[in-house]
Amino acid sequence: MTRSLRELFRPASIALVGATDKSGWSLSTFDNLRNHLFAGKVYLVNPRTEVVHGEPAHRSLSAIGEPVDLVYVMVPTTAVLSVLREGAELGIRNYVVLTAGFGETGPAGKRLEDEVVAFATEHGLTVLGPNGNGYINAAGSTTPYGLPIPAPLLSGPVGVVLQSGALASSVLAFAQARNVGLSLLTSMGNEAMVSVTDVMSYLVDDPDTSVIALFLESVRHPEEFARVCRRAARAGKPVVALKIGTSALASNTAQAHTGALVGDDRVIDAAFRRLGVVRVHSLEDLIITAGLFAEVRRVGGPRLGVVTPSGGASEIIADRAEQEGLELPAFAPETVDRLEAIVPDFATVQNPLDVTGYVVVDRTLLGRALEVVADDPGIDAVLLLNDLPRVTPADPSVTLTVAGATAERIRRARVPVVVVSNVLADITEFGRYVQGQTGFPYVAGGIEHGMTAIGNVVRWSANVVTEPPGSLSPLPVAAVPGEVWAEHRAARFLAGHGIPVVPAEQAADEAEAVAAAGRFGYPVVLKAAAEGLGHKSDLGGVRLDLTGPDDVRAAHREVIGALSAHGITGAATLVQPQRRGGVELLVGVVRDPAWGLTLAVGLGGVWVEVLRDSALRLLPVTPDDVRGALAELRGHGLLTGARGTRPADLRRLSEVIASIGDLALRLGPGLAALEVNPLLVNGPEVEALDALITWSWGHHRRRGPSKGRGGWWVVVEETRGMGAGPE
Ligand SMILES: CC(=O)SCCNC(=O)CCNC(=O)[C@H](O)C(C)(C)COP(=O)(O)OP(=O)(O)OC[C@H]1O[C@@H](n2cnc3c(N)ncnc32)[C@H](O)[C@@H]1OP(=O)(O)O
Repeated sequence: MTRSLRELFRPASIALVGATDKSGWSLSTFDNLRNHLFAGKVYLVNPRTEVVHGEPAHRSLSAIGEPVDLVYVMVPTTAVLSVLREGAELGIRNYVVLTAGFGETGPAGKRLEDEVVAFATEHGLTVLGPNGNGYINAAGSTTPYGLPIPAPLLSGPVGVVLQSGALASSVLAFAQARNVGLSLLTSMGNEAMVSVTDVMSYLVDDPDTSVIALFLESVRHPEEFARVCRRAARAGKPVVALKIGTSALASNTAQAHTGALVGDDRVIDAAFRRLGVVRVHSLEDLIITAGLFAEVRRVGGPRLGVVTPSGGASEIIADRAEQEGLELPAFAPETVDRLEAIVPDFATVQNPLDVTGYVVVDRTLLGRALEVVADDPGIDAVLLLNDLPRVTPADPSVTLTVAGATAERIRRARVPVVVVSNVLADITEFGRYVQGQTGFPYVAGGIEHGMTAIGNVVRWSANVVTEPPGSLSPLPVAAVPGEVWAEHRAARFLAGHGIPVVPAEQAADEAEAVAAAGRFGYPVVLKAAAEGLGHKSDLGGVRLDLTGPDDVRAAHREVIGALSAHGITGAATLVQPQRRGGVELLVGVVRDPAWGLTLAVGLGGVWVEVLRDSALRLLPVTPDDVRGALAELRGHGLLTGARGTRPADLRRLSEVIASIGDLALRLGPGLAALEVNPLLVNGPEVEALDALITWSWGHHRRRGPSKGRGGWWVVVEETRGMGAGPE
């Protein structure tokens, strides 16, 4: 596909079919090609008019009589296929279809779209759209794009792919306002043939592109998306994405609590993190972060030296730095000495540095301070708060000299220098001129978005995108589709596969329960043990703090009674020693329909139920991944000894959680959810106190079904693809 896209995006001649003076689409596309200096030939095609947009028009593609590389299609929906037919006969391979009315409108439109795709595939054509604006190849001055493109069209290293037409123009306008140059901007339309991942793949190989910016409504092909993101990471090209929209998680996970924690949107976060995709939450951040990546690409660490002309701004920066996980270390003594020699007496030398309003008198002050701070051995990057001029002075020479000197200092600096403006305001004509004349670098817009962008660059720089791991050996399990393995079965299963589980004995009657309690020693816990019983405590199926045989007998009686009141007969109980102290965690694995098995960890009880304090990772996970997830929890302090808790052995805990994840992966595609709730951690001890496994409705029959008691039994036996889901 990349080869065909190279042709699609670099035509030497373009025909606008359906060109008409009556349509704004037609006029804009024509104007764009003319105003933004498309070097090739442009042909206008209209069967009924001889002159369109003041130029001679051709009756048909055939009537052009010269080679055409790309057709921009603006005819009514039902005429699109006929344009492709005529083009194919003439050997024209590339099409951008602006026309709407296809798959986005319903089944009839989808049938038309399928016909277009089938024809194009059969004849080796490449079709972008339908229902998309087209594209802007700024580097190649090629702009078959149906909405107005205001001047100047800035070419640069940011490649933009959008699942939106109208927002394409917003992104374009915003990039212009911030002087961010684009290599290619593509409005994907229905992605009937060319998909977002195809264009991303093209951009990974495109020498004009060093950053990829995405606006996504959905990730339509997770496997391909994962592959291309890994390729981008290997090529050192950051992918920045604004992803909107959410959808419900598969309902078959409803039995487990974890389902409520794992919203689709949070899985996207986890997937993007795994793939090194920088997620942003506004169009502004999309462009500002992509613009910064284009300028500095990588930063060696989180330690910032900050140079500003403002005390207030310094404080805002310090607050935002903390939120972004950035550090503002104290300057080295030598840096302090050098700074004291240049700042006015009334300035305080510290990081963040406020050189004061004296910059109005000494316009070189900020640049000289920047030079000193950049030499400090304890920092990884400098943040320079410096606006481009907003007012055109009568004599611009001083401004140009100062900006030129600062730009030179930035180029020579030992560490990357990120320039951030005070406010998010459009760059003025004069500001643009200053940048053009002096090579003054990109200026991230406003402290708020600028700090987000720096945080994004630092996090991306530190993130290592690993290759998909090899598959784990599958674990054949006989399970009934839709079945729920309640604690007595799930916990035994986990224990059998190396997960530490609290000891338990099943008791058929009161005497057995008392005997088991005697063996464990008091106090004990007694719980209901019945097939398929998911939420035992909701049915009164859990009794804690049983301190003697009488308690145990009564508890057994009550639990069995509570179950039979709910129509559950023939149940037994489970007796366990009661654990004291420690911190309870929830560890759950659920299957996301797009991204595969996803692990959620959270602190138990109120933390997870009320505060929804949990962190997600796609499986598989390493113990280090788990440690990172645990560190994200707001209640993380409880694991490290806050409020008198015993510090948890985080290494052991992370290993146990990672092995729960591995076990889930080995269970193959029949697994819907696996939940350990709680997993108790008490210093070095880690123990599952309860477990639940849910099996999905068997779409995944591997060995053919055999009829078992109570339903179809499925031998869940997967031989490959047990790795990370969509790899
Ligand atoms: C911003 C975003 O959302 S992304 C963009 C998504 N796309 C859109 O929103 C576009 C929505 N509109 C459409 O899809 C419309 O079908 C359009 C704009 C493509 C065409 O508009 P319509 O009003 O349906 O078409 P209309 O009948 O005017 O035909 C357009 C011209 O094509 C000409 N035409 C028709 N058939 C053919 C043909 N086979 N070959 C060449 N020209 C043709 C017509 O003669 C007409 O020109 P004329 O009015 O000067 O005679």
